[in-house]
Amino acid sequence: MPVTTFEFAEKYRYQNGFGSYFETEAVSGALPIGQNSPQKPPYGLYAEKLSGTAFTAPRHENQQSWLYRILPSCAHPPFSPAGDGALKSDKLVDSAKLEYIPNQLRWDPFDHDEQTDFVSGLRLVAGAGDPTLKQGIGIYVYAAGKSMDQRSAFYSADGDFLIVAQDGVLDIRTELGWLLVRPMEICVIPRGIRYQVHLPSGPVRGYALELYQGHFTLPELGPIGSNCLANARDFQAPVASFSEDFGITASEGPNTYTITSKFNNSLFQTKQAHTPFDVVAWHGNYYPYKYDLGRFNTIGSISYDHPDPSIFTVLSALSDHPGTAIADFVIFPPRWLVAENTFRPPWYHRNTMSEFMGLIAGEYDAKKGGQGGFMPGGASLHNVMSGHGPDAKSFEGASNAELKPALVGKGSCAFMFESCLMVGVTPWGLKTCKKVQEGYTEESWGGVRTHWKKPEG
Ligand SMILES: O=C(O)Cc1cc(O)ccc1O
Ligand SMILES: [Fe+2]
Repeated sequence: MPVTTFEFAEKYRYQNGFGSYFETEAVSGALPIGQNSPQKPPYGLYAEKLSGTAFTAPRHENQQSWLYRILPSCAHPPFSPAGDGALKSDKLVDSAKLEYIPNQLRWDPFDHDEQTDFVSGLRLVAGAGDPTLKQGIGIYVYAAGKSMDQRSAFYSADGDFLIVAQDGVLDIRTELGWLLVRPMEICVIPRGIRYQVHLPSGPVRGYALELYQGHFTLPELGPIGSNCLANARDFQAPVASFSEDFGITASEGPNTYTITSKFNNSLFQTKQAHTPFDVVAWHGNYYPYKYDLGRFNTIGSISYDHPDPSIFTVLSALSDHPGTAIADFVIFPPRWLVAENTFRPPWYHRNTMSEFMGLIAGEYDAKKGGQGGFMPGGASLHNVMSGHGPDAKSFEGASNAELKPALVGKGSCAFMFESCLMVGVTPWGLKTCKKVQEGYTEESWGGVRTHWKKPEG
């Protein structure tokens, strides 16, 4: 059977809401009414449940979706370790190979790679914990020049992927439908969901955070009230969209579809005869979604002093300890600075949390940009208790600036993956990528001048 995708009818339509319970059908009548698992679901579809939390997780945490598909996803030959064409050794590594170092690190922009697709172009830069224990995070950069094969799909059994598009457009086909993700947009693909990444506008580069435990939530707003920061209605989930390519049985026909599984930071593959993108309808609250960072409603000081960057949290992955996140995704979008009689940029600080930063576009107000500085597509890591803050030039500029209202970061956006975990760097991140800036600390803070004036007498 030919592959027929409901391309234009269903591609760029979304359902809006964060943590919502959605239902969508690409063919009218495909969703069973009043029950999840009828003896015979409509149109001969199979009912398949996808659980994102334990069955018994409390209601407010419980995440699951019911998929109604042409063939169940279990119908495939066994997986075997993926060959050299896919990610190997130095690209994905187990936690034993991570190096934990207190030095502040900064990377030049990571290279584009025209030869890879999204999966073979993923590089683990840093991480913490262990996917087998469902504890920790992985921090990636990706670079790709090719769309994934039309007959391939990838999923991670290790965790949810938060993808930050920095350069180029990702057109992502997921089992649950399509998501178009452009620079200044992000998406989250939850654990287990199969997807395929197309590059409609050429090469891409960006960042990703994999969350081995739990799921992302919206931060509490406390006294801010019931709106602001990222508003729930601005998160967008796909509508159902499917292809038809199958035999009379699941194994009839040539095994032309490759499924790649990321499982304990190793890749496994199988080939099956039927398309994995055959979900005709789904309902539930476990789904991929996208968010346009331009919709973030930024809050800041309108009197004095620089608030903590938690006011810029888009999404948070909570630990069991209230207020202490396994990972916060924080952005520094364009905003007005109006605080008076104060030092406006970030203060010098040491943090019990680790701070991995990337730059989507423009310049970050606390660091020089340009060659050798903090540049779009580059990154920095200020680990647990590693001191950092504005570089010497930014400090001198800000402490002598006229304090009139100023728009900072026009056309720019930095972001931070902030984690309560100590983050280790992979051999690829430290050496193979060849992007670590040797002179980072000396250049930034070696020239910080002494202004101390001892009072006389
Ligand atoms: O270190 C950084 O540049 C990130 C950061 C920004 C800020 O405004 C306050 C604290 C902080 O860690
Ligand atoms: Fe910081």
